[in-house]
Amino acid sequence: MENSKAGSSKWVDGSKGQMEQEYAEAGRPRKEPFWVFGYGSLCWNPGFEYQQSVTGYVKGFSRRFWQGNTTHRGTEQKPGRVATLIEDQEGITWGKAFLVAAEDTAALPYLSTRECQLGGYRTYIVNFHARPSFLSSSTNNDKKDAVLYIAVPENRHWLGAAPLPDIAKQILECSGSSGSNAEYLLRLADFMRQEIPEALDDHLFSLERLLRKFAADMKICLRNLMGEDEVKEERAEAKAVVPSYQFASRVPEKKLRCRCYICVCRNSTLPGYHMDPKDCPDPPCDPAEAVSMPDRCCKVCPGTRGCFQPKQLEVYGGGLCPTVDVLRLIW
Ligand SMILES: N[C@@H](CCC(=O)N[C@@H](CS)C(=O)NCC(=O)O)C(=O)O
Repeated sequence: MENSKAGSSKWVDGSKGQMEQEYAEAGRPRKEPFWVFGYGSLCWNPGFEYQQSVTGYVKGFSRRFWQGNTTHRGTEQKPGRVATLIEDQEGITWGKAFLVAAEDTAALPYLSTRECQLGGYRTYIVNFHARPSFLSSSTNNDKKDAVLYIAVPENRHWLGAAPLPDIAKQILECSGSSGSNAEYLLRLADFMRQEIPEALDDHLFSLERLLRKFAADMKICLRNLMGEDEVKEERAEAKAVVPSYQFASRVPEKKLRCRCYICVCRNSTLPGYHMDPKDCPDPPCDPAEAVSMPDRCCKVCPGTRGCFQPKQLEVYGGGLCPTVDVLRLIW
C-alpha cells in the first residue's frame, strides 16, 4: 500500500519512511512521548506500558475482519479472522490511543513482534482525532500523529472480503494461542459499546449479531468461549435486585455508569453527541410504562433500547440529531 492521503488522514508507511528511524528503533530514546492507535485487540488488550489512553477515531478508514490469523486466534490449518483497516474516503474508525513515554524502549519492539512478525501488519503513522469530551460541547478536533498497524492485502495472512455469515461462522469455529476467535470479536464489540457507544460500525456489530445467533443455534455457550466462569456469572445475575421488568432482571449486579443515551446521525459532522438527562423528551409510550435502564439517562419504553428506526426526527432517549440523514440505532 503506497504512501497516500486517505481521507483527511495523512499517513505514511512507517516501514519505509523516516518514521521507522524514529519509531521502530527501540534502542535510541526519542525526544518525546508518542501515541499508538488501536482498533482491534489493542483496544482491550494493549499489552504494553502507557502513560494515558483516550478514545477517538481515524478518518479515511473502515474496520474489517479481513485479516487471517494463525497464531493468537487461529492455526495454520484453521486460520481465524482479526481486524484490519481498509481505505474508505467516508470511513471513520473508532478505537483507543495510548500515549507511550519517550523513554520507553519496550512498547515498539513488543508491538513489532505481535503485530508485524506474528500478525502480518505494517507500521503506519496517521492522524488520530481524540473524541470530544462529553463534558465540553466543543468539537475541537485535536489531531495527533499516532502509530497504527494495518494488514494490507499483500501480506501472507490476508483473507479479504467474504459474506458476513461465512466470516461469523469462521470466527465461531476458530481459536489460537490467545483464546477463541469469538472472544476477540465479542470483546471488541463490548469495548465499542461500553467505551464509545456513539460509534457506528455495521460490519462489527453485524458480525457480533450473526455470531451470537449461530452460537445459539448450535447451542454453543459463548461464556465458555470467553473463558468466563459460568457459575460465577450466574451467581452474579441471581443476586441482581432490579425492578420486575423482565428484560431488566437480567442486568448483572454491577454498577453501570449512567451514559446519556446517544443517537448518531450518519454523515453529520459530529461523530456523536450526548443528551442532557434533564432534556429527555416524552416517551412515545405511556410515561407510566417507561422504565429506567441502569446505563441510560432517559427512561425507555418497555421492550425497546431507546432509539428507533431511521427517518424519525425525534429519537426517544437520544435527543434531536443536528442533521438528520439516517438515524442509526445504537445501544
Ligand atoms: N492492529 C489492530 C489489530 C491488532 C490485532 O488484533 N492483532 C492480533 C493479531 S496479530 C493480536 O495481537 N491479537 C492478540 C489477541 O488476540 O489477544 C489493532 O490496532 O488493534
